[in-house]
Amino acid sequence: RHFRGSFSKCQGLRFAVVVAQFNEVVTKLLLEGAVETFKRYSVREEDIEVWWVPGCFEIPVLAQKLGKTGKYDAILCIGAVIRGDTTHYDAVANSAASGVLSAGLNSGVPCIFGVLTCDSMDQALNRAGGKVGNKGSEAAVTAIEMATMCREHI
Ligand SMILES: O=c1[nH]c(NC[C@H](O)[C@H](O)[C@H](O)CO)c([N+](=O)[O-])c(=O)[nH]1
Repeated sequence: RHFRGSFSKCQGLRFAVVVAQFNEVVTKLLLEGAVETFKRYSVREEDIEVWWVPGCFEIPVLAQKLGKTGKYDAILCIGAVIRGDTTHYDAVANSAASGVLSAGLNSGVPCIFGVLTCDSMDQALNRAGGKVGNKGSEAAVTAIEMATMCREHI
């Protein structure tokens, strides 16, 4: 027997979006893409909660706390780590990735990694609704797939 997410049964699914303010020029575009995609799949406005954190490093702890409430079917984590002139790019990028993974495993709620890790602002903008697409929108699709599969089959 095979199970996979569906896109027609999103009514009533509840999503939290944890989004970083750091590089907000990029993260707000990712968020817009995600919310627009949720709505396209008929997720109700009141079933989408957006939580703003200072930076990517703060995403995992909130994602885990929200996951443990049992109120959400999936938690979409959105951020942008841009190498630019910062030295702790790797520390932030790696901690965000492992942190979001742990949040999902610890809470048992799918935590989707919608964090861009790019070398430049241009690269990031291209992936936030530019010519390469919108990573926020793609991550929202992943959130829907995971949420519907878990809701229907587990
Ligand atoms: O979300 C980001 N936070 C960043 N740093 C802040 C970090 O997420 C924490 O907010 C901060 O370290 C305080 O905990 C970034 N860089 O430093 O490059 C970055 O590119 N993106």
